[in-house]
Amino acid sequence: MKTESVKLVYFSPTGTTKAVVQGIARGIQHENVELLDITRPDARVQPLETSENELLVVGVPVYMGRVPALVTEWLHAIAARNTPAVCVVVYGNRVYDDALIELEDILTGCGCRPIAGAAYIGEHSFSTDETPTAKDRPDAGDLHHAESFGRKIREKLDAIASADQIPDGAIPGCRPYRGDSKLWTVDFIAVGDACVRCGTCAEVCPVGAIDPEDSTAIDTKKCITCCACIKRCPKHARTMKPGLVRDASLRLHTLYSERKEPEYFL
Ligand SMILES: Cc1cc2nc3c(=O)[nH]c(=O)nc-3n(C[C@H](O)[C@H](O)[C@H](O)COP(=O)(O)O)c2cc1C
Repeated sequence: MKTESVKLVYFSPTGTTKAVVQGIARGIQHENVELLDITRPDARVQPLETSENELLVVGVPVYMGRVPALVTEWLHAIAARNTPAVCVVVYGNRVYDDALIELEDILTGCGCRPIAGAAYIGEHSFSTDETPTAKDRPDAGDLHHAESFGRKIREKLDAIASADQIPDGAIPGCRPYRGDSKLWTVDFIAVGDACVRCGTCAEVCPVGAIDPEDSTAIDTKKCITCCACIKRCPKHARTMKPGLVRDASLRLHTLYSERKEPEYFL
C-alpha cells in the first residue's frame, strides 16, 4: 500500500527513544517524514489526527514496565482512521514487561492498525558515570538494527493493498499488564555550585517541574524522575542525592549489566 507520509511521534526526555525512531525512519526511506516530538508539555495540547494514507511510528520509553502514564491520555486521544502504526518501546536494559502490548492496545483503541512492534534498549535514565547501565545505547549496532527493521516495515507495507490486509497480533505480552504505572514522588536532585542558571533544565523538563528563574526550585509532585535535567545540564551541575533513585541506579548497574538485544515483531 502507498502512504503519503510517515509521522514519527515520540516522547523522549533523554533522547534515546528519539534516536531509535529516527533510525527506523531511515530504514523506511519515505520522502515525506514528519516529526512530532511530544516530550514537552506544550506539544501535548493538540490532539493528533491521522488517516489511512499515513504511517504512524510511535515511540515511548518504558517506565516501571509500562507506557509512561503521562502520555497515555494524549495517545488515547489520537484520532486515527485505519492508520497503519508501528509501536516502539525503548527500555533501559532491565525489562519492558507488557509496555509494547499496552502501546499496541492504546493505538488500536484509537483507530490504528498496528503493523509491527519493537523493543529497543536505551541508556537507562538513572545511569550515571559511576553506575552506568546500558551506557551510550542505542549504539551503532542498535541503530543498524533499527534501520533494518524500518526496511522490513516498508516491505510489509509494499506487499499489501490496504490497511485492512494487515494481519492481527504479532506483538507478545499479557493482559492485565505487569508493571506499575505509578511513579515515585521523590526529592532526589542536588544542584551544585557549577549551576549558572542558564535555564536548560527547565527547558528540557517534560512536566514543567523546574522554575525557569530558579533551577534549584523543583516541584517533586510534578517530577517524573526522567533525569533529563541531570543528563542535559551543560555544566554537569545536577546530580542525584543519596536515596531512592541513587540506590536504584546502583542496583540497576549491578543487576542489569548483561547486554540485552533489540527485538522486533512483524
Ligand atoms: C521512572 C522511570 C522508570 C523506568 N522504568 C524502566 C523499566 O521498567 N525497565 C527498564 O528497562 N527501563 C526503565 N527505565 C529506563 C528507560 O526506559 C530508558 O532509559 C529509556 O531509554 C529512556 O528513554 P528516553 O531517552 O527516550 O527518555 C525507566 C526510566 C524512568 C525514568
